[in-house]
Amino acid sequence: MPTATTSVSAADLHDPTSAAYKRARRRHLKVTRNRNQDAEADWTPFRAAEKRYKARFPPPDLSDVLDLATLDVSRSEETSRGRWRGRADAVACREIELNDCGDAGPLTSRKAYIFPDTPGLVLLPSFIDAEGQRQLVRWALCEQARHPNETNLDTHYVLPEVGIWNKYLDMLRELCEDEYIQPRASLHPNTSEPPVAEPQGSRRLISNEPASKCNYETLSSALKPPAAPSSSTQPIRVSALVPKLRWANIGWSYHWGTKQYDFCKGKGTISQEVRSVCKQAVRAVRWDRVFEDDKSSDGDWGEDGPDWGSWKEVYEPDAGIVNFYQTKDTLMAHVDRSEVCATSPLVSISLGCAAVFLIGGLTRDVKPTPILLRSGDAVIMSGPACRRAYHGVPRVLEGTLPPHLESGEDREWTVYAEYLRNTRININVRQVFPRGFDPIHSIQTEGKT
Ligand SMILES: O=C(O)CCC(=O)C(=O)O
Ligand SMILES: [Fe+2]
Repeated sequence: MPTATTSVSAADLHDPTSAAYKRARRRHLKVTRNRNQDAEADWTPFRAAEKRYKARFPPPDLSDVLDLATLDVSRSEETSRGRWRGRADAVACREIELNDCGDAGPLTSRKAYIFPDTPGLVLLPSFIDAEGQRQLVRWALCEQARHPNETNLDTHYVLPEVGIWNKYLDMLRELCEDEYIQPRASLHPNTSEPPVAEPQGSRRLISNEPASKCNYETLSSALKPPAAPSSSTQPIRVSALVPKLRWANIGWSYHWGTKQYDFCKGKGTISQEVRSVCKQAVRAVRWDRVFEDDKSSDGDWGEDGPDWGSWKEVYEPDAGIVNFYQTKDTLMAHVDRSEVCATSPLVSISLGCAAVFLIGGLTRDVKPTPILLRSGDAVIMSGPACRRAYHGVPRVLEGTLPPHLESGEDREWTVYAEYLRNTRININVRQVFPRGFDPIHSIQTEGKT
């Protein structure tokens, strides 16, 4: 779930003679005058990397960031625009062939890359072709960021059932006005106290207990109160609310307050299109090659030992998050540990603007690998060394929207292109339970015995 930071000028900070550069330098010197050097010395390697790529001034040098798109001549227009470019040799990684799955689909690249420092991490550059990217963007905004799926906006606003994006499209088609969306707190005008007090100050970081087959029943029966709407939220026009969209839940419902799934809400669906893209990615990977040098012990894989041999058949995505990042947003280092399947693939698809993605190890003390993710790239996190590794997105890179998303065949794409100019979308899909496992039935049955 990306969090927003304050807005800074988007002007070009790479040119030391520009007014924007000089202004940013002055601001930087003022802000850092009293910086506590001792505190910086205490940063973990992950925190230090986050700070480095987040820095607005001086803009970070990306020459140590892996950027495999620079190897692909068909992407040269994309990689040569703007100032942000990494290097194809920045990080130790190895190319492996993909399986020939024989299914026509979005598979445009025949390459995958694996990382000796992070066994189980697989990068599939350009996995989704241009049309597939456009379809996924439409899918994310029109079909996912709407009722019954929960979005970050639902806590504070009374949203139209069609979702904020479809309402925005209606407004552009002049089917309705640029209406005011009312704050949710206005539904309870006589209640001075919100139902559940919101934490004061900055958002609390909740360290959740890793889910497993043994504790999921306790975790799922723990109270999951709805977040309280802010009483200071003001009415806002539809057009102004669109850029405030940050996430939408898909599949099993995720409760952000406890960072656990709320199984009692029942199983939401994940659309067939996205399931098939993710399954295709998992089926395309030669898992025997990915884990051939894996040094982890069988026990690290859980009680049944390594199960990658069956992923081609049994991998079944059942939960996920669609993240919407504006170019000033970041996603802090975290581990996705709410899923009972602790080693099954997590498939993550990047769309729109590019970003720096960091992936480290099981603690923040492991220096993370920086990877530049561009539109159409897919990442798979799997296995005991990677699936629960710390990772985050310290930087979304402005001016990196690829040409094929700037314009489309149809005029209707223009509104998407305009939105994407400052946006990155990430579709992050997980498998919570082993295939065939029905948690609701299982909880009820166990409760009776
Ligand atoms: O945006 C990304 O690439 C990663 C998102 C992520 O880690 C998450 O949603 O848990
Ligand atoms: Fe994550």
